[in-house]
Order: sequence, then structure tokens, then C-alpha cells
Amino acid sequence: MTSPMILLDLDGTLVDSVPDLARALNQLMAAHGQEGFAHATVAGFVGDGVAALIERGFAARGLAVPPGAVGEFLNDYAPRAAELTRPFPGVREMLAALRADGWRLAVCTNKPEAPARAMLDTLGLMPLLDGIGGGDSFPMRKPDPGHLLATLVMAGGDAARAIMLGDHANDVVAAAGAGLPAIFAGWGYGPPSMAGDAPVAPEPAAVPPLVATLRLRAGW
Ligand SMILES: O=C(O)COP(=O)(O)O
Ligand SMILES: [Mg+2]
Repeated sequence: MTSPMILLDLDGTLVDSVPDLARALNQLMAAHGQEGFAHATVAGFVGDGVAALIERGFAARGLAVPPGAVGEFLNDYAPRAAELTRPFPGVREMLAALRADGWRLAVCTNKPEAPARAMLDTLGLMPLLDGIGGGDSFPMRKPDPGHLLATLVMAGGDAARAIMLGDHANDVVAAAGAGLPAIFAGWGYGPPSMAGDAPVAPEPAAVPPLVATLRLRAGW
């Protein structure tokens, strides 16, 4: 039987990536003669991938996205995605504890796979992970449950023995659609109202006991 697996959202769950996202978004806005945004505002734009981030930035200035802006952003952001980005306090310890408890771990993020992979590599988290399903790795992405299911298949997991941890309604909705229990990362960017019925972990240290409880409850 396959080991149980936890699918982990990236931005706002494993890493505080807003500083690098804000730097790159503000650089793009400036290049188009527009004022930038505070970090808290950018945090509210995160969760649906790069194209949505940029669309929300320009929409906030009453503008449509200029042609080529997504490529412009990625050329700047991708090589610099881990300059200011760090794991949230306690995340490294959480991942190590989950592995010690026998869980396999895979990232399921709406961030494109290349910058996600480069960032996790730079931050030294890759050795703790069994796979990465990026926002462009499959034809669908969160909140489509297919993104979670495809990531599970790719990483050697099993949808009958898996849990999703994320900080956005997209994570909770995708988990429900895939039939997986979800945990809401209360330390992330999403407001608590996004948790829906999912239990909220107030800090990473709360996750290992919570997944153990969910697993017992699910009977596997
Ligand atoms: O890139 C985004 O907007 C969101 O990424 P996430 O799915 O890791 O939160
Ligand atoms: Mg997130």
C-alpha cells in the first residue's frame, strides 16, 4: 500500500513569497508608468497564479493587462523568486516532523512549476518533497480538483489516503472536489473566511497532530 501523502500549497502556506512577488509586480507596474502596491495589497492578489496576480494589479489601476506583461514579469521574477522569500517560521520543522511520521509530501501550487522548483531548491526544501505539481504542469489548476489528483498520481500518492494543506479557498474547494480532507493554513495570506468547513491550523506546529487526527477519523 502507498504511504499516505500530504499535498502542500506553496505561496502563503510553505513560504512567505510576497516580498519577491511584490518587488517584481511593482517593477512591472513602474515599467508601465504605474504606481506600485504595499505588500499587504499584493498578498490579497496571490492565489490564482501569475496571470491573475498581474491582472489584479492592472485592474486596481483601472487598466487592462498590457500585451506581453506576463512574460515580462516571469523573465524578471523567475530567476529572483527566492531572493527575499523564506519558509514561514516552523515550516521546515513541520515538514521534517511529517516525514518522520511516515507521510510523503508533494507541493501543489498555482505558481508556474519552474520558479516553484527553483525557489524550493534554493531554500533547501526539495529533499523533503516527493514531487511538485505547478500551475502549468497539467491542463488544469486549483480550484480544479484535477490539479490535486494529477499531482498525487505524479508524486506516487493515492487519492484515498491524502490530505491537502493550503491558505486559500482554491485549496479547500479543490480538496472537497477531489474528496480529500483539507486543513487551512491560518498563518497564510487567505482570510479565515476562506477556510469554509476545513479545520484551521494556527501555526505549522499544529499540523502534524491535526493530520494524525484526520487520518484516524478517515479510518486509514
Ligand atoms: O502563485 C499564486 O498565485 C498562488 O500560488 P499557491 O497556489 O502556491 O498559493
Ligand atoms: Mg497559497
